[in-house]
Amino acid sequence: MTSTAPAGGTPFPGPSTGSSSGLPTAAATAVGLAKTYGRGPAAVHALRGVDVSFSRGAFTAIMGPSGSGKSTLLHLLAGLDTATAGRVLLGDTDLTSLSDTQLTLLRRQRLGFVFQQFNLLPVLTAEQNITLPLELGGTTVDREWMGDLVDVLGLRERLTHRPAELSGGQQQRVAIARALITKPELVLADEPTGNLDSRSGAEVLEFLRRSVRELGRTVVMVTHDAVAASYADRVVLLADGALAGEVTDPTPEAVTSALDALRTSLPVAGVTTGSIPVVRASSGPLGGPNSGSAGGNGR
Ligand SMILES: Nc1ncnc2c1ncn2[C@@H]1O[C@H](COP(=O)(O)OP(=O)(O)OP(=O)(O)O)[C@@H](O)[C@H]1O
Repeated sequence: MTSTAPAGGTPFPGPSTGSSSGLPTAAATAVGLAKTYGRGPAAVHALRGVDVSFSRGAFTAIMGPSGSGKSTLLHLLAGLDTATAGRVLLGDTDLTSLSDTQLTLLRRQRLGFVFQQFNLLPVLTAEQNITLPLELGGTTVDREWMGDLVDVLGLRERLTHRPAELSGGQQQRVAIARALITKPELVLADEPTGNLDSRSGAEVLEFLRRSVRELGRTVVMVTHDAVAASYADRVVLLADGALAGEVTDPTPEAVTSALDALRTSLPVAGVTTGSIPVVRASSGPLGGPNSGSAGGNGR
């Protein structure tokens, strides 16, 4: 067991108490964020100065063509890679100012991760997998929170099962519970439905959305799937390492047409800010999760 206290006993600067809730409104912020891989003629500019913030208590999807910088942005938000320029803030904490040890502890204490591969430990039961981050942090299980998670995620009957005895969708729900068990300020999800059939994928997306609406979490998810993105409150679009627009209250149709416009460099319906097309999606009768249909749709 390790202690939850950061190395050297110095606590992380926590979020500021400037707002009425005692927390900054942005769960995470990128400021002029740039990442270049390699040097000279071989340099790849994966991010070219991105300014974006992710509101606390919201579900945001990041979309864009292949190679547009989505994973790079997610990794920098997670403190898993270092920026070439710019800053990443988790609440008010500047990740770019932290040591590797501090980053490791920050990830354990303040972030949750959900991956395409569920990354569960096969020898542990579902319950042991869920509580593993607490074991690693030397923290006791908040049984009430555990119960809430297990109920919301429909896992109560599955807690003694090992991953091999669970369906893909159930395994991903265990992974979501594991990501949420520490009550992280921010949950980062990288293609969480990429390995699931459409029904299990819809369930997982619905749970991610409920974790935001009912459990007060903040989720940022990278996805290639317009229907998956339509479960979010907002879609941030990247193209060629730069912010290329956003869709609020997204429907699958609005997301698809925004992506099509990006790929063909056509102007997008909506308001244009500089070179960035900003699309305001209708929450009208388009049938996506954000148009008010219950329980999510197929993918
Ligand atoms: N470790 C690396 N070394 C060199 N180039 C990299 C590295 N990681 C990413 N890149 C390049 O940076 C650019 C952005 O990559 P990134 O993986 O962030 O894009 P993405 O939008 O997530 O792509 P995809 O949708 O295909 O997963 C790409 O051109 C990619 O080839």
